Amino acid sequence: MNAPRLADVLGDADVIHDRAALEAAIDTMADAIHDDYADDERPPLFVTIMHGGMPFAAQLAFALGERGLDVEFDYLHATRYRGNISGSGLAWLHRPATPMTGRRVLLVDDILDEGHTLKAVGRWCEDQGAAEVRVAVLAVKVHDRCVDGVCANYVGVEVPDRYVFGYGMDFHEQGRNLPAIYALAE
Ligand SMILES: O=P(O)(O)OC[C@H]1O[C@H](OP(=O)(O)OP(=O)(O)O)[C@H](O)[C@@H]1O
Ligand code: HPA
Repeated sequence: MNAPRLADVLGDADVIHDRAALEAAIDTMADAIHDDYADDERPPLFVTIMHGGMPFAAQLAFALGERGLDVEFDYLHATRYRGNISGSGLAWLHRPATPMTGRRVLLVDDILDEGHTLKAVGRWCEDQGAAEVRVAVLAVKVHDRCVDGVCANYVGVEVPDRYVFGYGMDFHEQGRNLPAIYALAE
């Protein structure tokens, strides 16, 4: 079966946060992250969660660099939506190669929705010996279905309890490079 087409839903979708709002939110996050890590001897291990986290992570990394905070890059790919608009079991497609023992790890992702992804990934980092795991997400979805105890240390914006896409997030693997966050029409 062919996947639904972005072009067929984009016209009826709502812009929830435009590019300027997201850039401002990322700058605010960068201020807070800079302040929390600036005195460390070693840069944090900045782990981008692919694919959705990529555009946000790139922009956040530049904002941190601009503020004088160096970060060490790695990435992982864990997916539980796999191009669909509802989640299932988490599949690991790539794990970070950098040793985490004793490191402060900053996980960077596009969205905290039900929290299953960040719970599993955070636990894995702790099992690898990370001294601390913090989470930066561009968006948090507002509902009461989030896994207990999962939260982000740094949050850009809130989004409503609707399927959202753009700014890294996909609609059936389309639309990740839209420079705004949209919500599907209900
Ligand atoms: O809080 P949760 O309900 O677990 O959902 C959040 C996760 O879902 C999305 O990833 P997805 O599985 O779509 O993979 P992708 O980034 O490759 O699209 C998103 O990038 C988060 O990692
Ligand atoms: O609403 C969403 N949109 C895109 N990806 C997601 N992953 C979890 N929730 C979402």
